[in-house]
Amino acid sequence: MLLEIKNLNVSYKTVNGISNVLNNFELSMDTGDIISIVGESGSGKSTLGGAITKLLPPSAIETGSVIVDGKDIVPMSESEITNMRGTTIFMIFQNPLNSLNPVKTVGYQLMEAARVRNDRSNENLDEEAMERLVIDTLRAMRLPDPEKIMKRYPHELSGGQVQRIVISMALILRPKLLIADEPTTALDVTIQAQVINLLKELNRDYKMSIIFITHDLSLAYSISNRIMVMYAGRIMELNDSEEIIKNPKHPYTIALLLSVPTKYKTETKLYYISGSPPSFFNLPAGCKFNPRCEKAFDKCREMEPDLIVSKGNSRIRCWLYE
Ligand SMILES: Nc1ncnc2c1ncn2[C@@H]1O[C@H](COP(=O)(O)OP(=O)(O)OP(=O)(O)O)[C@@H](O)[C@H]1O
Repeated sequence: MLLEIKNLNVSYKTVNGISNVLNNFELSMDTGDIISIVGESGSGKSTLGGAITKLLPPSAIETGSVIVDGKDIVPMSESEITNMRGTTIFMIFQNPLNSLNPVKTVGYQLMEAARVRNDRSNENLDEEAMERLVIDTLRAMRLPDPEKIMKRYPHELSGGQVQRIVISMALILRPKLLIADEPTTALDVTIQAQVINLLKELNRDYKMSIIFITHDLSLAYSISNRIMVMYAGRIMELNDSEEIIKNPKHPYTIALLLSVPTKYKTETKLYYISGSPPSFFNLPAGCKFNPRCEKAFDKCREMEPDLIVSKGNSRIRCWLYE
């Protein structure tokens, strides 16, 4: 088991009070798994990513355990977690500039990553071999003129270029667990496809496990072997990707799938889920999706269902399946 999250609670202390985003959250992941986390904005996807990388903002209050590669990172000090960053866990943020140092050149930072990988893996590459590795990686990311790009500072590059630099850093570090939060949103579709293929190759060749956070169910389907659908900080459905797409069970998953534009729907209006996700300060009683659910009945408004384990890898939180 590479990742085991047990009884995790994450709240934010704000001027309006405390909002409890993750509540007794549980998840486990084997080495080599690729799990996508999908859900609307504000469902807690980034909070979960932050908890797994110990990069939550200072206003967050966290209890429970997040065991990564056999070690619980929740009680760890900054220096302990620093030893795990890079080669055990690495996060690609929505805003790629957060991952880079603004006062160091891109080349300096990528060479640092290559050195960290080299030291921790005893690969014994010399400086020249490491530089070749960096340049080859930038080229694989289709960044023109890698030698010139290495001399630049992050602010001298476009958003899409910076994102590809951060993804290159992940490719060089080859962490055991990569958390990628909307990593391809700023990229055009052909480069997006290339990035997805490179991540899949790393998964295949080095058994790198990936948690892929996205709004895009088609993208989730193309990269991951499992998909987790999140709503109001809860797992609503978790299953093999194939099953989620071809045989969705939770009304929220079904609604998300109906909202995906496809070539078959050009004639008709695109479906959208009416209403909006609830505020964590004012969660509805019962199932958190019930006010927007077309299938809701009395019980759904009164009691929250547990996440139940049904056949195989399937987990679902819905009274229709109790
Ligand atoms: N630093 C913070 N302080 C207070 N509340 C926060 C903070 N970060 C996130 N939240 C709240 O936590 C909830 C979940 O946010 P989170 O960013 O985890 O969701 P998300 O699913 O990743 O959304 P998006 O897709 O928009 O990134 C939201 O209600 C958000 O307002």
